[in-house]
Amino acid sequence: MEAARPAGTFVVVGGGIAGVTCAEQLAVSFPEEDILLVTASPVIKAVTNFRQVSKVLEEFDVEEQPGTMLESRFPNIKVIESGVKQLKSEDHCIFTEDGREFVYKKVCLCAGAKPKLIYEGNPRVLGIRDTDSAQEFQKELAKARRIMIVGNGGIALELAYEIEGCEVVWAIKDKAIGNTFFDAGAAEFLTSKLMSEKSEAKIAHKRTIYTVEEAKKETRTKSKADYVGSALGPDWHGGLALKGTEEFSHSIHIETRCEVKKIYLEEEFKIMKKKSLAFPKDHHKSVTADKEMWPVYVELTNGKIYGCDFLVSATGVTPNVHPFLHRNNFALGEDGGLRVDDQMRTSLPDIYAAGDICTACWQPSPVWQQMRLWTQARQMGCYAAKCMAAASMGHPIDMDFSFELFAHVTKFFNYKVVLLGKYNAQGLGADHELMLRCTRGQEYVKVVMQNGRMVGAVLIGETDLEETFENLILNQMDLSSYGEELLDPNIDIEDYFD
Ligand SMILES: Cc1cc2nc3c(=O)[nH]c(=O)nc-3n(C[C@H](O)[C@H](O)[C@H](O)COP(=O)(O)OP(=O)(O)OC[C@H]3O[C@@H](n4cnc5c(N)ncnc54)[C@H](O)[C@@H]3O)c2cc1C
Ligand SMILES: NC(=O)C1=CN([C@@H]2O[C@H](COP(=O)(O)OP(=O)(O)OC[C@H]3O[C@@H](n4cnc5c(N)ncnc54)[C@H](O)[C@@H]3O)[C@@H](O)[C@H]2O)C=CC1
Repeated sequence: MEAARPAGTFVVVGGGIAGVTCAEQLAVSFPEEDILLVTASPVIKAVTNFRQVSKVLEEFDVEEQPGTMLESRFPNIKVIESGVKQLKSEDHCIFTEDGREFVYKKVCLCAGAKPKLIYEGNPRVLGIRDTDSAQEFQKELAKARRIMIVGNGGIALELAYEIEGCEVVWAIKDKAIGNTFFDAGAAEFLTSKLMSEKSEAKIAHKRTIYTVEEAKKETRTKSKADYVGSALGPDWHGGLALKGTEEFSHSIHIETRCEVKKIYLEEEFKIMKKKSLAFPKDHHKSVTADKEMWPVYVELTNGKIYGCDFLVSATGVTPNVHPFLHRNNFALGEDGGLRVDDQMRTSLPDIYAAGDICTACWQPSPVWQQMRLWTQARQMGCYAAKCMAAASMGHPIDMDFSFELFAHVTKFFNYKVVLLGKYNAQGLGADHELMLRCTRGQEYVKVVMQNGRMVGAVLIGETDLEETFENLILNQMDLSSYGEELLDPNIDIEDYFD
């Protein structure tokens, strides 16, 4: 006899980009059914002004909105504002913090990720993930004269460029800045911008719009404070003045190839009688001992110690799987995310996952890789909903085209940055060639070639090359005969490949 189909609704957990996109797509696929979006945060993230820039590159704005706005756009979506505290996969149900139980026929887990902080719990170590943590950071920065940034990815890059009026010691494990996005060449291009004083007034580029009044946020109860809100995204700092106490615009010192060895609070440090270093204002002068006292001291593995007001740990994220693991034997990826297959299914029946919480475990296209990014959260959320719908109707669907080619457009140091395919030759071993074109202060173009074919590119500045390069990577045309002409600025490459 056929097992009875579980009753219940479609449930999506998490009000970030992945969850909201998933719920929206389900609402469109099943206009007659109720879709439940259960989220711990008092606001949801909505994608607005979506622009398909090219075949796979996309840009959009993000608005933080109350759940009621989503409900009014999609009358069959119901937003439940409460964290999920338990998932009973065998019974097809979830339990929320406010004591309710919801039975699902299919659920998509989109609970995002949490910052992976070094020295978590130390009051002088801050992380940035959601609006609350960004505001806390801003508040502390407004009182600070010197901070230390640890980490070398997206957040660190943005902070290093945006912070003013405060000395910044930036400690990185690598030899060059921005290792998750750039190679040493691109890093050198950007470092020159970082080190030159930011002379022109900063161009306003606020894209994240926060529409929820402060009052609403203050109504958050204490129990909810344990949950993280949705992750910030493009231009999250646009609405925040990232300024310390001093009047200078930019003052940064980079310590390369080192990690944090130990952190001491002021009292502890005084007893130890160790020496800390003054901020190296002039790189040619020898370093001197610091005469000031600081709330926290950071000892680096290169032996140097700097005092500062606080430390920002911008050291990556861990998928937020914890609330769902109790008695559920999920298969987890190496990075701790819920493993999902090419239909966005986890290892447990009727449970899907999308966005930062999941680890893509399908055989990827040779020029795609997972990165925990806004764009991928949207693409995965949308595709997961389509997979849930297809499975309900009894047939699988083909992998979405957006997973054919990794494509990310963002902004670093006020330059447009486009990353395509294996932009850092990830996983290619020695079997690849790089071609470069660079005009200092203007543009940096790098392409990664393998067997005469383009497999990746980094485009910094207004290069206008993204669409052509995207096509060349997708169609894998043999470009051996073009040689260096491929990057010749005097040749209009678009006409060339028309
Ligand atoms: C400072 C910062 C800047 C960034 N900048 C960019 C950028 O410029 N470009 C880019 O592409 N990406 C950027 N990212 C990354 C991007 O924001 C994330 O990859 C993306 O938002 C992840 O979306 P998500 O929906 O998977 O998770 P999240 O946005 O983290 O959403 C998770 C949701 O789940 C909810 N939740 C958590 N636990 C529970 C629970 N137990 N029960 C119910 N709900 C729960 C949360 O409240 C939240 O609503 C940035 C990230 C940060 C932190
Ligand atoms: N413009 C964009 O596209 C942006 C994207 N993001 C995304 O937001 C998320 C969070 O950002 P980040 O925290 O910057 O993560 P990240 O993954 O981009 O970078 C983490 C960095 O920390 C370093 N690191 C890890 N452990 C360390 C340790 N113990 N000591 C010193 N360094 C250590 C890593 O080498 C890496 O450089 C990421 O998914 C990132 O891609 C964030 C900001 C901007």
